[in-house]
Amino acid sequence: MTAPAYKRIMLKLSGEALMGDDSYGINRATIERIVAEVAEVVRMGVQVGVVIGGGNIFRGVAPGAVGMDRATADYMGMLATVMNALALQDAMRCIGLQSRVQTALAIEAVAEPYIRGKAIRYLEEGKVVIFGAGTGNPFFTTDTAAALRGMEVGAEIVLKATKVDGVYTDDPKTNPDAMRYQQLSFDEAIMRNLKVMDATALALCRDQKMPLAVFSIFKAGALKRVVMGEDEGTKVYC
Ligand SMILES: Nc1ncnc2c1ncn2[C@@H]1O[C@H](COP(=O)(O)OP(=O)(O)OP(=O)(O)O)[C@@H](O)[C@H]1O
Ligand SMILES: O=c1ccn([C@@H]2O[C@H](COP(=O)(O)O)[C@@H](O)[C@H]2O)c(=O)[nH]1
Repeated sequence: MTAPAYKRIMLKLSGEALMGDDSYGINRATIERIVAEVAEVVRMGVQVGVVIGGGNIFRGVAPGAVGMDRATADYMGMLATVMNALALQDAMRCIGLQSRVQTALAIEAVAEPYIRGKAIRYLEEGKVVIFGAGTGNPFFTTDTAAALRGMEVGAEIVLKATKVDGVYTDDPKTNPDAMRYQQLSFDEAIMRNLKVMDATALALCRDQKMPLAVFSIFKAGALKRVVMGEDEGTKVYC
């Protein structure tokens, strides 16, 4: 069998995608399907870190947060990602996939704090490490957390599993004429203001020479294909 292209990956899972066809929250069938795909690459010997978003539960810049102090709204958003992290861990437990949740905000009764060395040890042991609470700082996103944690634990690539199947010339949800890139550079993504990932995360990846792949979380087998180095989604290179 061909070996995976990467030994250690940092997977950013869209919070909003966890809703499935529901209007908010976590859709059980969706989370089970995503976890099964993660389990498949873990079985191939790939070490997997996961950063989970929070858009399905709370988004700091959502209409509901209008008038709210931005930092407070962002802390609420980060707590939402911890809820998703716990749900993800539970779904992994149900299929016998070992995982640990570490959070950037201290919530001792719920999960252990983020400790880089421990996270690396867990990855080496073949456990999935789920990083909750983003970076732990307001005014950031979980995309940036994925880039940051990916660099800290020595991942070879950041994989953004999202609602669209790659990076387009414009938002494909609003512009039907948008064309998908097979690959593009970080400089081009930043210069063209392609909003599939926030600019802070893109700049961090570019500066640290961390490649990024963007693909659809809804496409069966896409995660495995990216991990095998096959042509899937969009690859953003330095
Ligand atoms: N140029 C572009 N190419 C692809 N998608 C784009 C582009 N511009 C905007 N988008 C939008 O970006 C979205 C993905 O980024 P976003 O950060 O909103 O979601 P996410 O990270 O998947 O979710 P969450 O923040 O809940 O974790 C896509 O659903 C798409 O509609
Ligand atoms: O480092 C971080 C990460 C996230 N937030 C807040 O949480 C929400 C949800 O995260 P998404 O990346 O949008 O899924 C985000 O909108 C921020 O409000 C944060 O403050 N810092």
